[in-house]
Amino acid sequence: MSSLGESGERKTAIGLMSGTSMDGIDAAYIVSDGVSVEKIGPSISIPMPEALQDTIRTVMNRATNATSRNDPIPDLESLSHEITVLHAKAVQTLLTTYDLDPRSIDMIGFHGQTITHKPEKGWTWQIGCGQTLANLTGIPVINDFRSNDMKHGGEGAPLVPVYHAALLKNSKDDEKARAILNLGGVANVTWVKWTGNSVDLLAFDTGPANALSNDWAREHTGQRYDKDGNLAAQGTTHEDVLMGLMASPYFDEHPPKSLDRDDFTISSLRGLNATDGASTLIDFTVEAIVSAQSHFPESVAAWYVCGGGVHNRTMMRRLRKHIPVMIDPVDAMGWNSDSLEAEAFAFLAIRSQRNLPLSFPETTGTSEAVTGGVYYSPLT
Ligand SMILES: Nc1ncnc2c1ncn2[C@@H]1O[C@H](COP(=O)(O)OP(=O)(O)OP(=O)(O)O)[C@@H](O)[C@H]1O
Ligand SMILES: CC(=O)N[C@H]1[C@@H]2OC[C@@H](O2)[C@@H](O)[C@@H]1O[C@H](C)C(=O)O
Repeated sequence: MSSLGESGERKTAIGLMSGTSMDGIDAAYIVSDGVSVEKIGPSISIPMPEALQDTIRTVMNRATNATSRNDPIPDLESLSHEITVLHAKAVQTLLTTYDLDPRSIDMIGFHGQTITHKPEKGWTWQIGCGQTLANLTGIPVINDFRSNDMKHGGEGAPLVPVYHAALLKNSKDDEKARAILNLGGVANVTWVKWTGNSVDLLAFDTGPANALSNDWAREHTGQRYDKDGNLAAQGTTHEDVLMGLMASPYFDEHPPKSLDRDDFTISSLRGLNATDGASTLIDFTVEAIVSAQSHFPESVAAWYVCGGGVHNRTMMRRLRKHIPVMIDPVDAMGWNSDSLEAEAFAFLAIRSQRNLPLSFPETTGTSEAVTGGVYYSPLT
C-alpha cells in the first residue's frame, strides 16, 4: 500500500462499537476527512444489560452452529432490534452529555454486534439495523463494514488498521516501524511503518485477549472479568496446558488471518483451580502476542496498546516482561485506549462516504484495496 488517500472535506462522525466482550457500547466523536484525524473525542460508554448479554450469547451459539445465513435463528430479529435501540441510546447519551447538536453530526459509523465470524466460509455476521438507527437518531448511518471485504476475498477483519495508520502519521518516531495492539475480547495487531507519505501495513488477529479470561472468571468467581488481573496474579501457569493451547496451527499461519470469539475455549483448562486457570489464560494471550512478532516484516520500535486489556495489570506486566521494547497504552500518545475502536468506525464511515478503501491485501487479504459500508438516510 502507499498512501491513505488525498485530503478532502472534513466531516464530523460518531462511531459505535459493541465488541466481542459484550460488556457495553462505546460511542466516540471525531472530526476527520478520512485521511487524517483532526479531533478525537469526546466519547462515552454505556453498559450492556446482563440479560441482553445472555441473549447475545444464546444467539451467538445458534448462529455459530447455523449452516447458512438463511437458517432461521430464534430471537435474532428481536435481539437485533434491542441492540439497535441501545445504540441509539448511546448516541443520545454522547450528544446530551457533551451538549452536541445532532444536526452538526454528518454520519454515524455503526459496527453492530458480531454474532458469528467464519472467514473460511466467507461469512461474517454483525446484527443491528442501519435504517432503524438512522430513523431513531435522525442522522445518516453507515454499517455493514465487513461484507464487501469478504466479497473481495478478505477475512472481513481486522478493519481498524487504516485508522491506526492515520493516527501514527505525524506522531513522534514517525519513520520507525510500530505496532498497535488491541486487547478486546479477541486481540488484533497492526504493524505500521511510514516512509514519507507512504505507509506499509500488516494486520491480523493474534489470538484471544480477554474473552477466555472473562469466561473463566464468570465460571469460577461469578464476576464479569478478572479485575486488574488480580486472580491471575495469584496463580501459577500450567506450562503443559499453555503449550497445548499454543499448539494450534493458527499461530504459524501467515497473515492475513482473523478469529471468531469462540475459536478458542476454556475447555482444556478444566480441572485447574481458579487462580492457576486465570494465570494460564493470561499467559496464553501474552504468548500468542509474542509469537505474532514472527510475522512482522521487521521488528518494531514500540507497541501502543488499546482496548480493555490495558486495565489488566497482570496482562500488561507479563507483556512487558516478554517483549523487550517499549509497551505503552495508546493514551501515552494522547489517544484514548477505551474509545479507539469506536473512533475507528467513525473514521471508516467517513472513508466509506468518500469511497476510499477500508480493506487492503495486507490487512484483511482482499484481492485489492476496497471500500465498504452501506449507507442509510433517515426516513422520518
Ligand atoms: N480493570 C480491568 N481489569 C481487567 N480487565 C479489564 C478491566 N477493564 C476492562 N477489562 C477487560 O476488558 C474487556 C473489555 O474490553 P473492550 O471493551 O476493549 O472489548 P471489546 O471492544 O468488546 O472487544 P473486541 O475488541 O474484541 O471487539 C472486559 O471484558 C474485561 O475483560
Ligand atoms: C468479526 C469481528 O467482529 N472481529 C473483531 C473482533 O474483535 C477484535 C478482533 O476480533 C478484530 O478482528 C475485530 O474487530 C476490530 C474492531 C476490527 O475489525 O478491526
